[in-house]
Amino acid sequence: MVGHPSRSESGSPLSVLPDENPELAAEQDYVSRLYRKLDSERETVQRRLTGVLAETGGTPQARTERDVATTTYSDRLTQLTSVEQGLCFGRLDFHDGETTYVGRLGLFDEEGDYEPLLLDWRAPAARPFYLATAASPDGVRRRRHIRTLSRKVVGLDDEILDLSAADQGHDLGLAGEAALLAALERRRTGEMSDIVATIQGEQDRIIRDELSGVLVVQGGPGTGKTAVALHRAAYLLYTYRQQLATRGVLVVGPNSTFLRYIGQVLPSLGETGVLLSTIGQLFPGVRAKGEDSREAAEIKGRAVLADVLADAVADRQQVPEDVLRVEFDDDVLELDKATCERARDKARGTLRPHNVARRVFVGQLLDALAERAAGHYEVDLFEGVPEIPLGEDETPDAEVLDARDRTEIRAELAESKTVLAALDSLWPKVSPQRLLRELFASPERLESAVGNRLTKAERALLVRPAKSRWTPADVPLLDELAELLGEDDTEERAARERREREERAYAEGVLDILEQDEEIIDEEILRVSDILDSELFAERQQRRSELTAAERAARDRRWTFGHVIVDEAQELSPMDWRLLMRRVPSRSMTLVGDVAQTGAPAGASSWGEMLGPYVGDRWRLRELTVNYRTPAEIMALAAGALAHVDPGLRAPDSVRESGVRPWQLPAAGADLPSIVDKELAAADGGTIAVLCPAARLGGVRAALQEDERLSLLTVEEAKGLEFDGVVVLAPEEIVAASPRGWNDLYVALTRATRRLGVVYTAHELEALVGAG
Ligand SMILES: Nc1ncnc2c1ncn2[C@@H]1O[C@H](COP(=O)(O)OP(=O)(O)OP(=O)(O)O)[C@@H](O)[C@H]1O
Repeated sequence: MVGHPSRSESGSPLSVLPDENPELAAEQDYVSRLYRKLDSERETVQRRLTGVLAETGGTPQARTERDVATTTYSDRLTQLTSVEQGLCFGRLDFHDGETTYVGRLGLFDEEGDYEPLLLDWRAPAARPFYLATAASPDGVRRRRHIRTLSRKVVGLDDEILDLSAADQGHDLGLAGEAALLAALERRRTGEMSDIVATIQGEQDRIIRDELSGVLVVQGGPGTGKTAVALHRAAYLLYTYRQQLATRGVLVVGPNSTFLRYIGQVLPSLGETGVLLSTIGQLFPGVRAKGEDSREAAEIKGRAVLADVLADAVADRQQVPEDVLRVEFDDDVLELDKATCERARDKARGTLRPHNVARRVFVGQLLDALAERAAGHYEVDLFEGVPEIPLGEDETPDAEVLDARDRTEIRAELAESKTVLAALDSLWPKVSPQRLLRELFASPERLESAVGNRLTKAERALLVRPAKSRWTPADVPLLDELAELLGEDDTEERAARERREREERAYAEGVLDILEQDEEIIDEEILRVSDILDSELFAERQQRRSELTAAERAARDRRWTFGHVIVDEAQELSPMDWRLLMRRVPSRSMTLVGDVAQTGAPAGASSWGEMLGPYVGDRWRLRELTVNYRTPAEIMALAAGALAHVDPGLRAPDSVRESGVRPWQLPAAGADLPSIVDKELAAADGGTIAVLCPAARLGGVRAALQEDERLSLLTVEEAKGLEFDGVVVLAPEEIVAASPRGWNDLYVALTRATRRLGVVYTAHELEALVGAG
């Protein structure tokens, strides 16, 4: 741990003006050159984009090329704009005299020999900036952090990578210590910042780990898991652009507050093609705004729910108790139970999803009904006709109705509303939403589907009125059902293909007419088909929308991603995992989390247990060990809660001390508004959070005035977030409120970057930890 920068030659602080400091002035010159280069690239790209947008006409190929160019230029322009702040943040001087500047993106000297003016931090050549140490300098003589404010260089922090200059007492292996500490001590704004200038060695190795397979990153609070996950997304998109651009990258976070908190990091790194989502947002068309009780959420997350749902679907595939009677054409047709069972077996035997297999079931029964109807017609035809002796070549069973008659009868049956209603009563077409709504609204249906997989009391917790709002825990169930039910899109597909054929034919017709028109075939003007061919015309009719991979993915349940990153991965339930695994069949995933911070009742307490069902032991573990957020004084207190989660676990080492001891007060007599006022003042423009048990949130909200720097949250809501100062209310109740109460308290105590206060109802934390 470090209290002050020790190895760095933090020689050029903010107050020194460039003209008073030649080093600073020299860097200012270089940085200004980079910004000029950035400006000129922006102008060039903008000009090209404007040019492409103004173009019209051409062959389909030219049009496609234009589309590609438009996307490429727009993306590049976004990127060039987003790197404005902190464009260049580092410089490496090598022993061989070479110098390299490192920044947010690569810039090259096109007039010279295409020399790199600035290296993208993700390029392999930039790695020593993060990894070189005095013990292993990798040819680096000096690492320099360049601090800028807008386009102005305001400070330099140098490290000489020389063993004799190294601080022997230094034990955390930090790179760019002064810059790191400056970054860590800045006031929090409520939005996460990127850490691109100060990524540490153990983080860098994770960020640049290979793309394929499942990478699990375990790390205590504040070890930079979220930061690493986001920088990894940016790195992967840079390094594997071809592979990932079309399928996109998905980043899953625990709730929308968290997604808002991290939302700016990737854009600041020039990456916009990433979909940020919670699990509850991954079923297009459903907004999960409702809330489950803790117990109900836990039950819905259990893996056995997959079997329950499969049975709930099977329950929708009925046969009559005795006979099925169907009215048709002033007649009643009957099908016996055995016929229906055979049809059901055949349909189930296809192993297709319910709505797709329904076609087979319905087809079978229509055949059987057509048979019956034909039989009736034949009887009717012969009614009252005197029996005639059979001829030699006639058999008594010869059918009077031929195949065409029978096909017609079948077609009529298939059109009959009463017939379809009767078949629907046995095997209805059903959507995931309808099935789940009806399942939870009916204790009988639930009992049948659940069997003995849940206790009676657990089953009762799932029952709710049909009009209830969807909850996040419903979403994986809907997704599971969507798989089990499938979509019979045969007709839709056929209709679409028909429409496309017709549109093409229509377009060809239009072109023919236009081309025959003497005036239009004027040599002086373009022929219509030069501008518009039938396919292009038809395509325009369809108004094919130009969405990014992330946008298309957000609308398509069956979209599969090139890579999926999950933050707070320990919180996911088995049903959540089932949903997620469907979104990434390649299993190219990064999962970051901390099993000691699991708060969700269906969450994990071991990575192996959690991942086993999906990838067996084919996953690799990396660990983060240094806490960049929480000062040592606070971690000492939090360690007591961690010991209750698991005595075998060790809290990460804090990178710094704050010099401020956490305070504790009894609730009796504590005046929350004045405590908050004091903390806001102490945060000096920074952020404050009051974290309390869910049951107290209403009261706390009523007692305190709104302030944009103040957040009032439950521990669950505060997961993954951080604040300059934190006040934890009623730790005893947080512990008692859930089976994972100690995990929750550990999370609450580790949210602060500077100050922690505890308002307890009975015991000071040390006593609570001791008594617990
Ligand atoms: N190398 C770094 N340079 C500067 N800041 C860093 C670095 N690593 C982490 N941080 C900062 O430390 C804080 C904690 O990081 P982050 O939120 O990613 O941790 P976490 O492991 O996800 O924490 P938790 O599990 O408690 O949610 C953030 O403010 C982050 O910006």
